[in-house]
Amino acid sequence: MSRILVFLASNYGRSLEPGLQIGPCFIRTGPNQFNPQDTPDRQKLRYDSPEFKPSNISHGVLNAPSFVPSNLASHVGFNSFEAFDSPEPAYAGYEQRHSQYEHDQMVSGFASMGVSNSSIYLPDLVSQSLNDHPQQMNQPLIRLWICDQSIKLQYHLYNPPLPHVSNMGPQQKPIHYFFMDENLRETLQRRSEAAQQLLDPNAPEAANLPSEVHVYHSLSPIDDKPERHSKVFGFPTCIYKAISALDGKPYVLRRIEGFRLLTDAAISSVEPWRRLKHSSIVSVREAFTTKAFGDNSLIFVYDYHPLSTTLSAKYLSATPLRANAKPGVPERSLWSYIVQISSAIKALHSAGLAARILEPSKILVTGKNRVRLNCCGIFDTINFDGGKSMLQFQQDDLVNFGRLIVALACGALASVHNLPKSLEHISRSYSPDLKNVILLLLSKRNSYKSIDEVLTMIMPRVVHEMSTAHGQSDILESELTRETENGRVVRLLCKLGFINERPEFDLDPSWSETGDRYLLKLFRDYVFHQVDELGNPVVDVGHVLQCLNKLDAGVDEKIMLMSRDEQSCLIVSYKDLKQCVDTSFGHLSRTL
Ligand SMILES: Nc1ncnc2c1ncn2[C@@H]1O[C@H](COP(=O)(O)OP(=O)(O)OP(=O)(O)O)[C@@H](O)[C@H]1O
Repeated sequence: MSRILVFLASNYGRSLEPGLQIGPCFIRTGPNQFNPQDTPDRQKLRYDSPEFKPSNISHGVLNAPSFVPSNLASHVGFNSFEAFDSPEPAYAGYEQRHSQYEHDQMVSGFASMGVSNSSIYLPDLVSQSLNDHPQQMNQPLIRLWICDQSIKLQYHLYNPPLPHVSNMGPQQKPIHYFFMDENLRETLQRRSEAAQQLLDPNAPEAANLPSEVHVYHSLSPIDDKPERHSKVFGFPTCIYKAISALDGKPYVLRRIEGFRLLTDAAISSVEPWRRLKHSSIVSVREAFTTKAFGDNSLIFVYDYHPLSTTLSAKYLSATPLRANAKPGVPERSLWSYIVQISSAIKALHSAGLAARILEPSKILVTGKNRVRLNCCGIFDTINFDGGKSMLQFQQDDLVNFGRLIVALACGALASVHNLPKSLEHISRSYSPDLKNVILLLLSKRNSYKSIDEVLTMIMPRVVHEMSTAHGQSDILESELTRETENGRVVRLLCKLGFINERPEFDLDPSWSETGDRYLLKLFRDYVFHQVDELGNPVVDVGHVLQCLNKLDAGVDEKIMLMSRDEQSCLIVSYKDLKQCVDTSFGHLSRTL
């Protein structure tokens, strides 16, 4: 029998430690990429090392002779992962015999497995490798670095491709091609980190906080500024991030301190806000009173938008002097904000509500050019009037909206006090239609104005915003597509995990040692337990994903599986193996 080694990871000494996760990934452009000095101690791989002491491993297994099936991984069918000394560059060979789709599918499957925890060490590896082994440049092999869970994601290591590796042939793809956009990944990662962050129980702030308020626990203050007397509400306010015991999600609790509710109807005015869902309004969850803080507090609960800021913090200068004002919001962003806020006002006015709080410190910036009206519903409760003045409040919303635009365009809140000068500045710096919108919003007239008039006036901007939003949604959808392979491969792995080596069937030869299960057991060795010619374990996710993707697709390609004692050898197609998985898993499901 010919021994064709599937040589994948020469000198690749990364250890398999407990608590493994998929870590940094890179394209292999040549062998011997790693400095052995860098690799963690091989001792960690041993069953008796301090790091790895599985309690349920059987004595027989511990004493078993080590398994070195050097010829286990033989190929009958063609495979893109060929020996390094193959006369023909492996990538070129692969290209002749496999569709680009198949390759992409395999690699993107791998890429998506790495996405959530990966950092890329591509530049060093590639540059060193291309110098050392220029002939390996075309090899498509992709590796995954297994790293310890305790290592934090290093954002700065996640570099875009360098010029000398981005100038590739049409059949080659840089590794970033297969990953979610790195900026998007970093943003999502940072947000999720912020959402998970909890207050250190020993921190001084924690001492004065109740352990729970209504159904919320793990309170941590969001705003750490000492001035708690809100200029907007006229009461001392605090805001906290807290976790709901009902759904485990983080929310924002806005506490109005020392507020005594005079009538229950006041708090029920939050109901219509609870029903209102709009992409440019921070959703109101509920409102309640509590004595958990040792006083009478009124609490409003809102959706939590991690790492958000406010229009005021982002664009407005603290000082009222024009000389110190910030330059004002760039026109494109300003129109985007105007369209989003108009749409929010339209929704809430149509629901018979009024924002009553259109001011820059109460408009959250939750993403790039994404704004949301914050703190809705508070004034309806603390200045409760039973909705008598709603029409007037809606008119006030339009005036406040006009003032907001002036402040944003001039970069200072105080600019609304000198309107002629501010409008002069706006005429100079922005398109004429911005001034027209402001004049419409601020003008005094006897009849009521409606947000519909504003929407009619800004229609071309609305259309532009809509097309930009659709474009952005297309981009995000394509990012999502890159991640879809994740679920497919994980489901397949779950099935194999359920089938292989079930302890309750350990002594049942009909389960593992015959037929379908036996093939899958050997296939598991073929996929995961490859060794190189020196007997070192091969840890190569590229190979694993290629096998799993072929198994999932049930292709006709045949592989040779070998028993551990090397006494039997089976030639089987992925199609047959897929059938084995389906039958075995079906059998398992039926016994449940
Ligand atoms: N729903 C929310 N989700 C996430 N963060 C929020 C949310 N609401 C507010 N924040 C954060 O809390 C910070 C403070 O908000 P707040 O409304 O208290 O603004 P402020 O400038 O402190 O105004 P005030 O003068 O009323 O205290 C904001 O900058 C924002 O980052």
